[in-house]
Amino acid sequence: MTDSSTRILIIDDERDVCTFFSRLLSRKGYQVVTAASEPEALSALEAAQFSVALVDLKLPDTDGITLLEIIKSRQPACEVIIMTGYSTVKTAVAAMQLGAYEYLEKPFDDIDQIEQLVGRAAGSGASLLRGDNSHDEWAEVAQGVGFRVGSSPSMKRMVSLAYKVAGKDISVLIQGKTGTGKEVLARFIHAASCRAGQPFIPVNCGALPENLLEGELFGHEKGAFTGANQTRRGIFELANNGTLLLDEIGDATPQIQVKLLRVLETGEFMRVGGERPIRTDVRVIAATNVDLEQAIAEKSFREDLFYRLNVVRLEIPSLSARSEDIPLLAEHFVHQINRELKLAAGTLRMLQGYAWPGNIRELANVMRRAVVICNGDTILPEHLGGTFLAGPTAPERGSAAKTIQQPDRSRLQATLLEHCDSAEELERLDAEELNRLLDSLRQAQSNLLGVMRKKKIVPALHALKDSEAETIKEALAQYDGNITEAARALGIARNTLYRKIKELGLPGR
Ligand SMILES: Nc1ncnc2c1ncn2[C@@H]1O[C@H](COP(=O)(O)OP(=O)(O)OP(=O)(O)O)[C@@H](O)[C@H]1O
Repeated sequence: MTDSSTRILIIDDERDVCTFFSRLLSRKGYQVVTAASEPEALSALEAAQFSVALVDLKLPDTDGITLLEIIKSRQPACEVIIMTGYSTVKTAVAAMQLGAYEYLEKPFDDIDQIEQLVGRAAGSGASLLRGDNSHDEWAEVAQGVGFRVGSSPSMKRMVSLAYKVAGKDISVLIQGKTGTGKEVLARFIHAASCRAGQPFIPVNCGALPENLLEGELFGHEKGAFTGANQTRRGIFELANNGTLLLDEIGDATPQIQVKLLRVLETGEFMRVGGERPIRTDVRVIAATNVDLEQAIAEKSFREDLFYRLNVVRLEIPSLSARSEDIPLLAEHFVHQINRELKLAAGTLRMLQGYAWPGNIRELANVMRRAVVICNGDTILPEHLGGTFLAGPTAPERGSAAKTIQQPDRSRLQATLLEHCDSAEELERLDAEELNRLLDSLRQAQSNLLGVMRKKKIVPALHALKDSEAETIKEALAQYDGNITEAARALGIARNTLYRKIKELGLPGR
């Protein structure tokens, strides 16, 4: 039985809702107080301390967000659960961003779920009252997928929200600069959801030409086009009951956008060349490093698709905006290879003073290389490498960088072709600089294709084909010919990669 001193406040103008919760929660041993309006809620808050408040989003004299603010200002330890209908889920999620514990969707048909939710909220409220907020309920799941969260408040708030919405079947849009960990966050959401035992499939919407991506997503029927010798299932079928990550969604072409919208609206799609709709139950997470609102204004992204994808928006801060997390992350990447190695204080200072244009991916690369270079038991600043030492510093330190690593993309792209034109110049760059250059070239290609799409210019096929072959060759070289790893990096299925290697006549293993 629950501690009878645990008080719950129900605020709803519908008498039936108040009666329902009073009965349900009193039976569980809670003390329940009900209020049908703002004045009644205020006097209840004057009279007693509550552990949990269940608040309707729409009331005749006020709204749930206003009540949330009132409750949190008067009783910060009281956890607020917002009650909402399907059409107002977005507002309920916004309430969670403002400090609500969770939301509960009407109609209330899962009694167990309600009891568990109130129980968890009451436990959390009691910890807050004791001043103990050291327990992060998401910590175990994060550890399970190798997701290091750190201690910066912005990141912790975001992950806490991600954990709570993971359990709801709503679309999530992840926004963040390159290498900030969008895919890791998506894996975390999948692992925290009830789909955890089912497939998680990432697909990069910018990596493949439109017709290949369409086949990849929706599959094709036998005979749909020359060479389609057998029916093939697409990712929407393979990910059934699981989660699909649409990475770089901003690069999806208008035709792909229309098809994605249709699946999200109806839960149905057709294979290429197919005549029969196929049902799928897939939770979609989309990720982007471009500003989709701007893309909508420029008419390169559909507003209706954005609306569907953006039920919850999670923004991952850039690494330089959470420099307090750099030591933990740096140690994480070092310990993945060698648990004995320590990091000198000077090294940590250097790492925290750098601007990290490539974010966590770049940090991981720098630390992995440092482990290889270091031959003692401590990683010293010199192990971070010459390029790093001359690299862009965080804004407060100023920069004297002369190598090609400013985060300023436009300047970088202006000098890009100049650098690539001279083999001599390229020879002088080290692996990290070359990788950055390659990154910028890809970005330039993506921008270029975007503009061509907008202008309805069809790129010469041989150009795409070459770049596709090059991309695949690079991925294979990067992962020593390991098909599974290379396919993962490209965001395509292993079988597709095998097929492409064959089609493009590339040397495979
Ligand atoms: N919080 C984190 N904890 C541990 N590893 C992380 C974290 N964030 C990112 N990484 C690592 O950094 C690398 C890049 O992460 P990820 O691919 O998720 O970034 P991304 O934002 O999806 O990149 P892109 O924009 O290029 O698609 C991966 O190796 C990933 O494992």
